[in-house]
Amino acid sequence: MSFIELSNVSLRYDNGYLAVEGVNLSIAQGEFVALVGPSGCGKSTLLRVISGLRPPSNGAATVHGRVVKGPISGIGMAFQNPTLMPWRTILQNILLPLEVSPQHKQRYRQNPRPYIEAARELMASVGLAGFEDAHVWELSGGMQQRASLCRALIHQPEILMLDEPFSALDAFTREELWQAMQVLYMSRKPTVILVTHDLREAVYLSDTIYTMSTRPGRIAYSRRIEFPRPRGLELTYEDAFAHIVKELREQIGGMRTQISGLKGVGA
Ligand SMILES: Nc1ncnc2c1ncn2[C@@H]1O[C@H](COP(=O)(O)OP(=O)(O)OP(=O)(O)O)[C@@H](O)[C@H]1O
Repeated sequence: MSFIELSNVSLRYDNGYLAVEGVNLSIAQGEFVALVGPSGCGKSTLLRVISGLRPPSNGAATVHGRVVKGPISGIGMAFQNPTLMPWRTILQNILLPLEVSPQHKQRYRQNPRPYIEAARELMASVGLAGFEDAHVWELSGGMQQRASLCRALIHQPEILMLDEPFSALDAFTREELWQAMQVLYMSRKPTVILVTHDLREAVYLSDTIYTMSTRPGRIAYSRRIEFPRPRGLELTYEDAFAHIVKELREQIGGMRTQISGLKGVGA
């Protein structure tokens, strides 16, 4: 039984550009899915359709059996830029979604203590214990992104959308963040949709990877990843892991060749 379903979804932006066409996707509750593909193939567009920020021009998105007709609640999001507020402490930043979440804001206002406890626990689970009262400028980029993941999860969303959250980090920090993400995922089991250009990241973190082709964006290929969790970083040096990364790279490379071939004949 799928939790998130896209049925024949197409989206044409107001300027007439057909960003995605005929997308069918079925995501189970608690599944960790990655969307990969060339720049501009419509990955972020699909996140907007699922979250209800953009209605599809054709087809429908369904979440929990209900057709998405506008912005839906129960979503946590993290982006490339952590966007923490500099005048708030890290703990206050992480608690921020509770001030606006329709399900939580009243309870939070009346009795913030359990929420503060939950935030502290989240912080500890990603190695941020002791930084509750610190400010953004006192944290490295990797620590800020850890805080941004905690903020995305504080209201216990069923769906976590990650739009290239690790892409601005150096390689070592990025791998540390993969591990932090895995810890958060295993303890809470949200349904995760990760948009990334990093195929190793997709293979390390996901249950299923979808590659997309461009102009217009379509799902071109899907790949199940069966490595048991917890996955250690040493997995990324194993042949089985490298084979999957190569397979995905070839898929995407094949699409790029087709696109440049089309350009060559003036299409
Ligand atoms: N608001 C908009 N109006 C018009 N065109 C848009 C709009 N947003 C995105 N597009 C176009 O739709 C296509 C898909 O964009 P989208 O951001 O979904 O791609 P993406 O795969 O997430 O790209 P990237 O990997 O570069 O972030 C792109 O060609 C983009 O220029």
